[in-house]
Amino acid sequence: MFSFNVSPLLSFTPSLASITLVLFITFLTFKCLRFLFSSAAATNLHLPPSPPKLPIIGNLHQLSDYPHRSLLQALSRRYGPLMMLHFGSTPVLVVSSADCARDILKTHDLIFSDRPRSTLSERLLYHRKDVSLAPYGEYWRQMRSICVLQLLSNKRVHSFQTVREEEISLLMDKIKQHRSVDLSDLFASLTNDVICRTALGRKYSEGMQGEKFKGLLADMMGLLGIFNVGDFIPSLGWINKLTGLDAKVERIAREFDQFLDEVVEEHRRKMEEKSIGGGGEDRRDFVDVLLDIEKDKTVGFAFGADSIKALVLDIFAGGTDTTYTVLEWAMTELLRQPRAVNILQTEVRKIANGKPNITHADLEKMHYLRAVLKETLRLHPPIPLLVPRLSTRDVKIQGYDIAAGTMVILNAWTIGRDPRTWDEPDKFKPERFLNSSVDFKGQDFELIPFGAGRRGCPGTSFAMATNELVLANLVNKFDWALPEGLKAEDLDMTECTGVTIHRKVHLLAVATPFPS
Ligand code: HEM
Repeated sequence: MFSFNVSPLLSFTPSLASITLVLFITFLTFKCLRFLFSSAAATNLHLPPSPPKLPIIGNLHQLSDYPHRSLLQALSRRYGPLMMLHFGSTPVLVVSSADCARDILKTHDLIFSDRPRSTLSERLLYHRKDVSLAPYGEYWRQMRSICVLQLLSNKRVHSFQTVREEEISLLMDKIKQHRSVDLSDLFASLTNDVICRTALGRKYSEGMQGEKFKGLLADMMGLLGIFNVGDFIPSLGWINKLTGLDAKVERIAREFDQFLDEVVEEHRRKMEEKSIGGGGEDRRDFVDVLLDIEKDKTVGFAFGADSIKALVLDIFAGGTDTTYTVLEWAMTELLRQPRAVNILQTEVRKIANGKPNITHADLEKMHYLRAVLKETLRLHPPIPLLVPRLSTRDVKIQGYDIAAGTMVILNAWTIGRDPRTWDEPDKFKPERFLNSSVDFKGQDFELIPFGAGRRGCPGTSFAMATNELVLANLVNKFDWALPEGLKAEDLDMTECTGVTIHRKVHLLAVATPFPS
């Protein structure tokens, strides 16, 4: 049996060795106490449930190509609506219920208004000189207010009504001509042309220049969607050099910069020719507005050429793919459900009453149309995991301790399909929104395709003005069917991978003009 003999300690006489021993014991005791107290503090923390993680990579091995669907939904079913993962050593809070989303985006919105860093995106977006990646602070506040008040205000959105109508009219002509159409392609070109005309003053879709611009934009969107392991495990940052990704990012950033320099120069020249502004307030494009702000010496922050170019890139990155994705999924769902198309067509055709063009005032009365778009955004939020946030302070959420520096992912896809909120959540049923006040404007946390709070999407009205008008015109002017031989139940519903989740396979359909 073990026994501890204290007698030598009692007959203790000081010597160098014994002093060293005492110091050593004191040091050990101090270390032990520190360990005990720190573990006590750690165990006192009430952390959200987490799946087991691996050394160095954390939970990264559990992320698949469709994290919103397979993994985060499956894991959050098991671990709950607030779940803590680790990407490398970065703590990542995954939010999968409307209640928890409200806590993050409303109750504690200020604490979660920062964005995590992303080296690839930062290189593409002028080192956080844009709005969407800018760290929370004075620069972001000023840039955001330019976005909200000057570029994307209701008044400005309304001022581009003619642009939308002209582009939609061209789309209708193309459909009439071909009948058998690739809707995915047509929607992508339309949203691109609308944004080009509103932001840059003209289209960049034709000829060599058009091809180059489309290619650049597609490359940039692809790069923004890449999950960069080096951001979470810095020791693996070298992989991007090896695979050529770093070089590609440099090239695309440089080429886009040259393109935007030319656009800005062209605008400066035109402004000088017209001697300041000209053309009337309502016809100014975004670059005109931004150049005026640059000239205004009273602007109280550093707003230069890079800020202008970064903001324009944000508008393209945030506004093109997202907008056309909604149209693509709306038509996909409608083609699978003739009953829903009939109701929509009856509403739209009754209100249009034989007029060739649907107006803004007509749209206000189209309740089923709005319900179809809400239902599409619920089932197919274009950016299912929204744009990540970052906590700036320690905070308690639903009784759990969340530390400063935690990345936050809100799974709008899972929230939109929560059976506690919705009846038959996986079914496309626009009717659910007919007698409901639930909207996507950031007040109802069960439907948050545009996020919410301080960093919620400032382009919601801009996007939906295009989407409503396109969809109303499509069903007013044509009857729709799937290509010969393709049954509704066989329509491929596979999603693509990346940030914006559109269809993997283009949507093909056959249009018959109405009245025929
Ligand atoms: C259906 C179309 C769109 C969807 C689904 C969408 C979705 C989103 C989401 C989820 C966010 C992050 C919100 C958050 O963190 O709470 C966001 C931010 C943003 N969106 Fe959109 N968006 C769309 C259209 C647009 C358009 C048309 C524009 C501009 C013309 C735009 C510009 C921006 C900008 C600048 C931000 C960053 C805001 C900030 O960080 O302060 N978006 N969008």
